[in-house]
Order: sequence, then C-alpha cells, then structure tokens
Amino acid sequence: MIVLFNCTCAVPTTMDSFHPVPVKVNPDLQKERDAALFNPVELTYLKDGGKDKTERRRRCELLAINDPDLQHKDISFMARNERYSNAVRKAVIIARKIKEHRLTNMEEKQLYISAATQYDTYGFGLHYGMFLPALSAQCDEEQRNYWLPLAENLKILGTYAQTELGHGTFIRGLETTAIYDPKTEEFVLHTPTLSALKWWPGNMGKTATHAVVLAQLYTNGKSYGLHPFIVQLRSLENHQPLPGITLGDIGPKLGFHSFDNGFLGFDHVRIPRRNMLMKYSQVSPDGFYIKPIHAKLTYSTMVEARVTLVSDIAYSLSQAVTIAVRYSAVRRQTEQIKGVKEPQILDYRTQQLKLFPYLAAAYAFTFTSFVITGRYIEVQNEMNDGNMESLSELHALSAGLKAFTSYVGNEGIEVCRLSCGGHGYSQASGFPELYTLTAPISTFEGENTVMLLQTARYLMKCATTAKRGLELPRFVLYLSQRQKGQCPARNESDLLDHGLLSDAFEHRARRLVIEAAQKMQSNIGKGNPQHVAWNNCHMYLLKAASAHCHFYVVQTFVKYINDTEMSDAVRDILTSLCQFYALHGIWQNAGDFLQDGYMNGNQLDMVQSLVGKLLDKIRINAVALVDAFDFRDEILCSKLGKYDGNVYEAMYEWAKNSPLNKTEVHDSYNKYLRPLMQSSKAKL
Ligand SMILES: CC/C=C\C/C=C\C/C=C\C/C=C/C(=O)SCCNC(=O)CCNC(=O)[C@H](O)C(C)(C)COP(=O)(O)OP(=O)(O)OC[C@H]1O[C@@H](n2cnc3c(N)ncnc32)[C@H](O)[C@@H]1OP(=O)(O)O
Ligand SMILES: Cc1cc2nc3c(=O)[nH]c(=O)nc-3n(C[C@H](O)[C@H](O)[C@H](O)COP(=O)(O)OP(=O)(O)OC[C@H]3O[C@@H](n4cnc5c(N)ncnc54)[C@H](O)[C@@H]3O)c2cc1C
Repeated sequence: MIVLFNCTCAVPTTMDSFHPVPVKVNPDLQKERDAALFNPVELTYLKDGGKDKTERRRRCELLAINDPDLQHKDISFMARNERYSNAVRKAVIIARKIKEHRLTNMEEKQLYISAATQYDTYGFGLHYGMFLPALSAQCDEEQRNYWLPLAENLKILGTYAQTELGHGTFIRGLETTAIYDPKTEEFVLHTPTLSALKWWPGNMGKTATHAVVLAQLYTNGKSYGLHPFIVQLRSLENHQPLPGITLGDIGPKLGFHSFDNGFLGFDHVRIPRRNMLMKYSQVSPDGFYIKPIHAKLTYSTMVEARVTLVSDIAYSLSQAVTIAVRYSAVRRQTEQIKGVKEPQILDYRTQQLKLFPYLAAAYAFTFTSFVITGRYIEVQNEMNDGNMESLSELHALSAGLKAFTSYVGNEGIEVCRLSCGGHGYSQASGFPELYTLTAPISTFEGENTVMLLQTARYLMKCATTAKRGLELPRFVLYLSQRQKGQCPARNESDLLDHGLLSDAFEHRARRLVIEAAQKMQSNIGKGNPQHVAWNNCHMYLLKAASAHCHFYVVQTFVKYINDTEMSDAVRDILTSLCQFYALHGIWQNAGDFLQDGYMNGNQLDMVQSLVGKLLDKIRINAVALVDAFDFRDEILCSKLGKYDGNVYEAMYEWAKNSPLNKTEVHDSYNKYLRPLMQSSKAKL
C-alpha cells in the first residue's frame, strides 16, 4: 500500500509507515514521494525478508528508541571520557533491557542493540562480536559449559586479543608465547618484546575482564603455532589488572572515540592448562600435543566476523545514501533561468552520477550479504559434522567480499558526504561518525589488500585445477568454462539484458584470473622463487580478485531479482538499479572490457549512453528507494537526512546546543581576547 501524504500537512493513511507523523514535510521531498513509481514499503518488506520481519524489526527498534533510560545528549557534544562512560552506561542498560524485554532471539538482540547504540559503538562490541563467537567456536564441550554461561550472563566481559604492536596481518609471526609447564599443568603467557604487546583489541583498554588471547604454543620444547587461550586480565572484585598483566588504552583514534582499544602485556602469567581452547587441538596433562583436523581452524572467528562485515557495510552505505539523496532533494542551488527557483541539486547529472552508483551498490551489497550469510551457515553446519571441505572456499569468499564491499562502501560514504557540500562536513550531517565508524573496516579483520590477495591465492589454485579439468566449487565453476568470444550486444536494448551483463563480468573475471595465473607461471618460469613471483604479480592478482568479487556481486543481484517474488513495480525499479550497477561498473572499468576486445568502442558508447538514460529512471524513484531502507531519524542521526526534510530548522536547533553556545561570552574572551584588544599595543 502506498503511504499517501497531504502536501503540507503530512498524515500517513496507512499503518505501514514507520515514521512518526511529521507536522510538515518539506514540499520538495513530498513531491519526490508522490512521484515515485513503486511503493517503498514493499521493498522494505523484501529487504527485511517479509512483512513480519519488518514489523518485528520496527518493534525492536522502537523499544530502544522510546526508552527514556537510553536517552542522552548528542555524542558530537561529548568529550572522549564522557563518550566512553556513556557507551558503558548504555551497554549495561541494554543488557538489562534485553532481559526485561525477553529478546532471546539473536537477530532481535542485534536489532535492539543497533537501535540503542544509534551511531555510536557498542560498549560490549568485542564481547558479543568476537569474544563470545571465539568461545563458541573454539571451546570443547566442557569448556563451553563453563565459559559460555559466564560470558552470556556478563559475569565476565571479554575481548579478542590477537594483534600486536609489531604484528597485525602476518599472524604466524605473533610473538606472545604460551609455554606449557607439565609440572604444574599450566601455560605461562609472556610478552617477550615491546613489539609483542597486544595492541588494538577493542574494549580491552578499560572494560574487559577476560580475553581470548592468540599466542604461540610451545610444549615439550616444540613450537606448534598460534592457539587461542582464555585469560583473566582484571580482578572480578575491583577491576585492577591481575599480577603480571599490564593494561591500558591506546589513545584517541580517527574515530571509535567511545571505544577503549587497548594494549596488553604479560610477564610470565600462569593460566591453567584447560584455559587453552581445546575444541580443535589439545595439550594433554603431560604435554602431548594433538593437532586440529584443519590447520586454519584457529582463524575461524575472523571468517565469521568478515561475513558479518559485508552486512555492516551494506547497512552503513544505505545510511549514507539515505542522507545524501534526501538532502539533495531539499537542497536547491544555482539559478538556471533568471527569476526561476534554483533547481534541486538532485537534478544535476553530476549529483546523480555521484549518488546513484552507491545507491545501487547499497542494494547490491544488501543482497550479497544475504547470500554470503546463507553460505556461512551452510559451511558452519558442514564443519560441525566434521566436514572441512568448504572452509577454504568460505575463507576466499568472505575475505574478498569484505575487502571489495568495504572499499566501495568507504568511498561511497565519502562521496555522499562531499555531495552534501559544506553541511556534509558538519557533525550534524551524521557523516563524520558514519565515515569514521566504517573507515577501519578496510583495515580490521584483515587489511583489504591482504584479504584480496588471499582470494587471489585461492583463485590461482582454482585456475590450475580448472586447467587440469578437475571439479571446482560452484562459485568458481566459471573458471573451468571457455571464454565466450565477443560481447554479442548489437544495440542498447541488448545491453540491458541481465544475462548479457552478468556474462560480461564473468568474462572479465575469468580473463583476469587466467592472466594473473599466466603471469605467475611465467615469473616462476624465469627462475623467480614463488614469493618473488607473487610480489611481482601483485597488480594482476589484486585485479583478478577484485574482478571476481565484482562478478559475484553482479551475479548475485541478477539472481536475486530472478529468483524473488515481487510486484511488477518493484521488479521494474530493481531491474533498472541492477542494470545501472552493472553498466556503471563496465563504464568505470572500461579498459578491462576493451583490453582483450571483448567489447568494442561502439558498445562502450552504448554503455555510456545507457548509464545516462538510467539516471532518469532512478532519479524519479531515488527518494522512495532510500525511504525503503526504512531508517528512523533516531537511527540515522542526521539533520540532513531527516525524513521530513526540514533540514535548516533542524540544523539551527542542533547548533544551538553546541557547548560553545552555553554562555554568550566565552571565558577565553576575558582570558585572552580582552587583554589583547585592550592593551596599548593593540590600539589602531
Ligand atoms: C566484526 C566485529 C563485530 C563487532 C565488534 C564491533 C566493533 C569492533 C571493531 C573491530 C573488531 C576488530 C577485530 C580484529 O581486527 S581481530 C584481528 C583480525 N586480524 C586479521 O584479520 C589478521 C589478518 N591475517 C590473516 O588472516 C592471516 O595471517 C593471513 C590469512 C593473511 C595469512 O595467514 P597465514 O600466513 O597463516 O596463511 P598463508 O600462509 O597466507 O596461507 C596458508 C593457507 O591458509 C589458508 N587460510 C588463511 N586464512 C584462512 C582462514 N581464515 N580460513 C581458512 N583458510 C585460511 C590460506 O588460504 C592458505 O591456503 P592454501 O593456499 O590452501 O595453502
Ligand atoms: C578500529 C580497529 C579495531 C581493531 N580491533 C582489533 C581487535 O579487537 N582485536 C585485534 O586483535 N585486533 C584489532 N585491530 C587490529 C587489526 O586487525 C589490524 O590492524 C589489521 O589486521 C591490519 O593489520 P596491520 O595493522 O598489521 O596492518 P599491516 O599489515 O601493517 O598493513 C600495512 C600495509 O602493509 C600492507 N601489507 C601487509 N602485508 C602485506 C602482504 N603480505 N602483501 C601485500 N601487502 C601487505 C597492507 O596492504 C597495508 O597497506 C583493530 C584495528 C582497528 C583499526
């Protein structure tokens, strides 16, 4: 059902609308909503997985938003100490309320937490995001029974301590040691050098009482590589660091101001043998080591986190385009015809070219996140049955997609900010927090270049497997198929065909993967050792991995539209969005499609012309497309992206709250300005 508004006094005529009834909607925004060719609520239901799920999400969000205990002044006006304290206060309230509201389902808990934290970090982010998942994945039965209830009931608060001052990417090189002492049946944890200090773990600086610590295991004088240990860091009585443990906050960062990322050092700290997490590998009381069924099972917490991050990026990018598109509909700039109202900036082609690729990407990544989450669950189930066959595939897929989507997401958020001109730079826009919260996703859980190289490593193996005529997993099956010659498009209408567009990305990915494999072979053929050849081929490998991920996203978008039931109106707009995503991708990477003659100049001209034409189709639906993300103002936290479009009123009200406006004359006047201006030297 369409939500109809009266132009000046907006009254929703159905209960489908999630937004409180605004007194007055900005007429430009209203005009956009009235002109849309589909019902955004329908798309909201689709994105959420059904009307029931949308309603459940809205209920969870409202529980948090309407709770007086969770209200506070805007975090933009808080100093770091206050922000940290506020985040902890809220985390504690959230934990209590989750129980009170009986939110037992994981999805509901997450929805509630995300609405309650708004655009700040969650004070127990690492506890829930990595500590609990690490315990769940790495504890054996007995350990689970002991540790999980403590962690789930917040009797202990945890973090995930892997990265060190000198080592982040190359985790085989971590220096923290865990040496087994069979005499006392204990491990001795030690930080042998400054570079071995654990550095970065979130919530470790001031909050956590425990950590899953990744350390090099030694037993019977032999090294067995990285293993997880649960270690108590602080007293459960008075929160003081335990003997032998040095802890602290690493200081202010680009963002994450409410987060206490920390450092940690061990001075021969003893922990019981059973504090090694023993689901996959064990050390017996006499020091005998039993190895895991797959060497990389210790890394599984990171795989799970990377999968989650694809959804997080889709969510953040959706927020950014919501702010920028709504603002672009209400902002008017530069008179075109004397005496005629300045146009909405959304009418400028350049503005559309800035925003619509990211609007399309936000949808593409949302659908991609559904598929990768589904695949993660499947593989997890297989692994629980002892079948580790698909772990490498999942690692390659999650590492690549985390990198590909976060590159685009970070870039998109910045472009959206720029598209809002000066106001985009104000904290009132929401962009500074959104950007700085999302920016480190390119770095944490595996630095993006490194992650794409991991995907490339897998693809190189697959290229060899394909060459030998052996079977490949489904998502790389295309590597064993022959190239299809030239792009068959003869006219613009051919180029709108989803199958043809998907084929073009498939062709590009296969060519670049095969090319990278050939470059590797020829480098090795010239007598270079593997690692030198690898380094020499980085530029080909990175391009191959990125093209593979790009193809995966295009293919997923196409498949989603083909396989999902939806109204004709929604199908029509998603089809245009998908065409635009693919065609814009071809246009932006034209060289790749021209390089081997797959496309010709004439076809590229048509691609460019279609990109221009599709702008119009998206333009008319742009506001409805962002409305369909269904972000309440309280969650978007942006004065530019408000649902009612009353931007200037909101900005003025917000600015009045700036702490500098508390007094008419600031202290510094009496301290500095007055003496300067009233001194004899300052006289003109
Ligand atoms: C999401 C959090 C939620 C909420 C919290 C809220 C806010 C908090 C914000 C941030 C939290 C951030 C946390 C962190 O950042 S934790 C630290 C993350 N650190 C990393 O991700 C380190 C990245 N480095 C690595 O993963 C590895 O060192 C790397 C893969 C780069 C290399 O490993 P290694 O040297 O051991 O491997 P290779 O020799 O290159 O390859 C050997 C072999 O292993 C395969 N492999 C590698 N990784 C995996 C894996 N995870 N699973 C399966 N297989 C893996 C690799 O492909 C090779 O296979 P083969 O080619 O067959 O030999
Ligand atoms: C906000 C934030 C929160 C974090 N939270 C946690 C946490 O809770 N727990 C935790 O353990 N860690 C955490 N980290 C640490 C994070 O996981 C690491 O910073 C990340 O894995 C990158 O490692 P690095 O810093 O060593 O980067 P580096 O590896 O030093 O990267 C620097 C440069 O070197 C390049 N490079 C490195 N290796 C290669 C290679 N093999 N080939 C080509 N190029 C290469 C990279 O591409 C990059 O350009 C956090 C970091 C941040 C920023």
